[in-house]
Amino acid sequence: MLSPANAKGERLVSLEDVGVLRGGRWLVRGVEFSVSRGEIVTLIGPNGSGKSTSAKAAIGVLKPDEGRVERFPGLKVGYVPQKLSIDWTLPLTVRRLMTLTGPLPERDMQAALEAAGIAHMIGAEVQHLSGGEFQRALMARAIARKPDLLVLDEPVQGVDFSGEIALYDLIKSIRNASGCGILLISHDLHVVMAETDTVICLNGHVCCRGTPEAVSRSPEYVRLFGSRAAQTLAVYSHHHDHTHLPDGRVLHADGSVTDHCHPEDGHHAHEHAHDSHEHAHGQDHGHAHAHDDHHEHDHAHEHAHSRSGEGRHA
Ligand SMILES: Nc1ncnc2c1ncn2[C@@H]1O[C@H](COP(=O)(O)OP(=O)(O)OP(=O)(O)O)[C@@H](O)[C@H]1O
Repeated sequence: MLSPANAKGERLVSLEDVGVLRGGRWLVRGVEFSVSRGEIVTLIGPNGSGKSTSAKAAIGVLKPDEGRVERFPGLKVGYVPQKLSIDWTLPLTVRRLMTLTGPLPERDMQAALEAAGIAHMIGAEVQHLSGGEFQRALMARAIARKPDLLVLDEPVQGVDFSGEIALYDLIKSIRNASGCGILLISHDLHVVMAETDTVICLNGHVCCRGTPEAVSRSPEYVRLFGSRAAQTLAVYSHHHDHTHLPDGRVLHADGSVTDHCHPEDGHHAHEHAHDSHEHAHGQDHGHAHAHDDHHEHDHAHEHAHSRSGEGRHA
């Protein structure tokens, strides 16, 4: 058992060799990571790679079929799921959204909405909120009960580029103000929140892990993205020497095919970019970024993602 404590750096949750089996299939296997107080851990990986499954195992929503999950006793978790089952045909105000899962003192509700920057929207209909405002409302709901660990499953979905930066700023200020640990799930394989302490790349198992590049040090990056973005986003560049085939098997660089791979198999070549700005501005592999619709930032984004062909996830 992890011991309770309030000190920064105390382990809040840790996963050891965790596997989740459903319908005869391992959704994830060999997952290992931990989140400590004050730490930001970002899970990345392609669709279906087991990010949500791993996060759910971490907070106890899902019971692992192998391995161990330890949470410190009495751990309070604030969870923003990827999808919410809300009946959108019924009117729902932000105030009501905040108390859907239980009562909340008015003062705590106000404080959470203020921290999330949407105190003025307390009476607004949730259906009418913009993507960014909706994510803020969900975040306010999650922080209102003062969690030790905040789990955010794709918090920037449906949010434009500047909204994404603003949300990451908010996440950073929540962490700084409360000292909670944050487990972030990102749909983006190559750009993560700069404050991230550890990036875990999943593809049914932990493919690789590392710290994001400190892009804020790069003057060119600052010029392209603007200083605010450069303080907020970081490029995580990496490549794997194996490809996951559609049937779940793994094709290795030497042409051999195995049923699965684990970090200890030694099939992984890792390259974490701490070294160079060149990773962000190298050859263009023609990667189309998820934010294609953000015209004013197209150039900057494509530029920053130019090495994305490296991450050979199947
Ligand atoms: N209860 C379940 N039973 C069977 N399969 C499941 C179950 N839950 C998830 N899966 C499958 O497990 C795999 C991992 O799902 P998960 O939601 O963890 O992935 P993800 O990395 O979060 O994906 P995305 O980026 O698309 O949200 C997927 O192939 C999914 O279809």
